[in-house]
Amino acid sequence: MSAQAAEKDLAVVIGLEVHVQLETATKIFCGCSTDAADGEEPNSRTCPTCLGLPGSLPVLNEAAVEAAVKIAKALDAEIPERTTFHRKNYYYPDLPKNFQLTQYDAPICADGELEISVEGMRRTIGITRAHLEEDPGSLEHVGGGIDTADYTLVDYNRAGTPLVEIVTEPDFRSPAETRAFLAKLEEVLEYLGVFDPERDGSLRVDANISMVSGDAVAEDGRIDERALSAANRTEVKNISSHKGAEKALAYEVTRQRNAIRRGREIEQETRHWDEARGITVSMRTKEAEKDYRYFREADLPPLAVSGWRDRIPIPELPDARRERFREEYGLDAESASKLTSTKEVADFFEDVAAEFDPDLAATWVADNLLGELHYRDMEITDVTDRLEEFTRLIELVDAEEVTVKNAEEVLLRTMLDEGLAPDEIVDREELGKTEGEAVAAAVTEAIEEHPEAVEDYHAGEGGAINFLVGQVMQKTGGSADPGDVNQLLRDRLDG
Ligand SMILES: Nc1ncnc2c1ncn2[C@@H]1O[C@H](COP(=O)(O)OP(=O)(O)OP(=O)(O)O)[C@@H](O)[C@H]1O
Ligand SMILES: [Mg+2]
Ligand SMILES: [Mg+2]
Repeated sequence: MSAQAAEKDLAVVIGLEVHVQLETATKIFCGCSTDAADGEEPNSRTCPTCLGLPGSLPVLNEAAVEAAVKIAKALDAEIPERTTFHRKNYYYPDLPKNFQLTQYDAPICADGELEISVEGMRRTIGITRAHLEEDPGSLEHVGGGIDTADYTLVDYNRAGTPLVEIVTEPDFRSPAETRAFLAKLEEVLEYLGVFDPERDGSLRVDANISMVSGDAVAEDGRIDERALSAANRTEVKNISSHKGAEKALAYEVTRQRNAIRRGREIEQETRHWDEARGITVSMRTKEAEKDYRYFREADLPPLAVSGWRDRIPIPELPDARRERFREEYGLDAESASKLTSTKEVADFFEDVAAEFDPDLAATWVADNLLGELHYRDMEITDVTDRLEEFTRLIELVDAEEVTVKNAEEVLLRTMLDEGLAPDEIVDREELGKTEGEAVAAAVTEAIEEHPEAVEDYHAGEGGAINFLVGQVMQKTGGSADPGDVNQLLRDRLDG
């Protein structure tokens, strides 16, 4: 096969290892706070256990195990009878003990899946396993990047933060698929309430990528096992966003294709994603598993965990909820998707929909409220405790006590900007619909002030009535109902 033909037939193979920081109050093996990442004094959130001092002993955090069980259930995975912990030995300054407490042959979660949709195509990504482990400390490279710094500082505040590492099968066929997967995974984790996406570094990805011959791809998209293990893969580290994953992998695809075109071997190695430069840089040859000298952590007994599955409930997940919203409330795909973007939005919508017609509730939550919140850089969680006020607003519109226009442009905006309740704003801004008399007076005025428009109207010019409606609306400060005004004008002009 010529080099060119080989290049043309290459298939991209990608598998991800996703590290998720679990949102627990304390660390996984000690009682230190996990607030560490948020600007605390370096090394202030530490104790003998997370510093790995001699004689200290780990105690497993129940909340971290519960979070992992929720993740296993959401990924439709198996939870074993017993789960155990191992030491993974390596020497690097982010690990004070020179080993990381992690799981090896009995992880808490195995054999799951997550469905994604890319450009309308549904794909199922296999989840090989997910295991609990401790986050290492963080390094600050001073005076340059990881490969050029003058010196490096270490902060162990992060050391011991609970992580779940989710390892996928090498099922991705393109960088775009990894982005869709990470977005979907993050959505699920947020619904489960085990993860805070706002936290710096709460989701970190290692992306493994190789090229195999197109012949190795079976009909169903699976790749021949032998081709997989024969292919040299690179593992790209330091990816911290969905977009970052897509970009780093797109770079790697090009780099590997070019190398193969020039007849060069792909090295099996670990590479570093340099976000600023938009390139990956070689760091070291990839460790083999035997390098880690895994052995059982004798200080942590095996945990009988299979019974936890029934004890720990999980909420309805985003896909199921979207589907139910369409059926139960008759929403279109777009509204259903907007209204399930986070669990909090979906809960808020359902509370509103319990009081009103679902269409009305959907318009007010999906279009008006979310739009105004977005414009102000606010979240639904900023208004969840104002549900009652928001329903009062819709009630005012529904009872035709204020016009839709005023409710949207004055009421809602003032509620958000000034934190006032709807009735207070109605009083202050005199938004109550203009009484019949005031509207009638404005109609008379408009007719008297614009004889030319009246003439045009009688001559059959369609635009004239709209002009007059506009005049009346202006005189009443927008508080009259345009449909009513239109009818009033016609009655007067025709009569
Ligand atoms: N040929 C391949 N091309 C691309 N990805 C692959 C290939 N073979 C395996 N992978 C992926 O590599 C990842 C292996 O992750 P795993 O954590 O099991 O091992 P590791 O990377 O060797 O260990 P470590 O946790 O120390 O990085 C999986 O996501 C898997 O899908
Ligand atoms: Mg791994
Ligand atoms: Mg790896």
